[in-house]
Amino acid sequence: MARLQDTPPRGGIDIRDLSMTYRRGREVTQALSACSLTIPEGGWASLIGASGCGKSTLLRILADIVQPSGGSAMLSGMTPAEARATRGFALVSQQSVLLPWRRMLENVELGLEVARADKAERRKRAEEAIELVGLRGFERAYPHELSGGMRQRAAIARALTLRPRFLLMDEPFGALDELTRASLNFELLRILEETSATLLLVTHSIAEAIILSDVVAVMSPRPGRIVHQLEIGFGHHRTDAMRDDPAFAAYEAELRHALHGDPGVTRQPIRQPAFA
Ligand SMILES: Nc1ncnc2c1ncn2[C@@H]1O[C@H](COP(=O)(O)OP(=O)(O)OP(=O)(O)O)[C@@H](O)[C@H]1O
Repeated sequence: MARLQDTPPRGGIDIRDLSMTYRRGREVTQALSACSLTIPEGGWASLIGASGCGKSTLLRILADIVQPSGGSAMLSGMTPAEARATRGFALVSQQSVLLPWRRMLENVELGLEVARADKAERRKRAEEAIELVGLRGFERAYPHELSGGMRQRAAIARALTLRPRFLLMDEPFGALDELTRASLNFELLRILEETSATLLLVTHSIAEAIILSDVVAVMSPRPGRIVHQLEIGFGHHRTDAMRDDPAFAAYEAELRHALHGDPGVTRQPIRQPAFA
């Protein structure tokens, strides 16, 4: 099982001493300070933390949307700009937009269209990705004819057409109801296993973080840095039954305490999950 390590293999995400200060006029906001995190290639990590602690900022730096004020963020030994140029990552967020005037299939093809892939390749990869997210049969539907969960799956399919080695997800299921969210969690796990992508997920849900991660990283309030990391020992073949495992409740408790900044939250003795 992939785990966080002090020195990751070259293929992973390597964030060192990252800092980020936003300036707007005379207003200065320090969003990140001395933030470090490593995720090995193929690993699954989640980031949790109070609202405004800098989680999205961290993802936006990795996705080359904003430049950090200091420190470094590398993906497979590449800077975010280099990784963007080689289409090494894809970003999916709660606000991922489907163009209302394009059918689902055409929306899924959009990422490759922007990347100027040829038409046959675009269609082939889009159809593969649509199959992977379970949307076959809805290719000709317009976004308003799809449910919220289906639209989000289409956004994930669009990201997958780029065959990213890194999937950066910012609250991708935040707007969905509990049942849809749970089923998409398990679909995402299946997709991750099939594609071997490395996942960095921002979520407000402790349970979702546990279900989808090898490691859950807890950020301090702003300026955000990683103050706690918890390894989740469920292996990579997960089922809904993990929620009933006593280890799940122990993980939840530890993360809740870490989020509340309880002093002395260190690794508590957690019994190995029954089906790790
Ligand atoms: N473009 C920007 N300009 C100025 N300040 C910003 C900008 N983007 C974010 N911030 C500020 O940086 C801080 C961190 O924001 P960020 O969105 O990274 O937090 P977050 O942990 O993702 O929050 P949430 O969980 O509420 O989505 C916040 O105080 C926010 O107001």
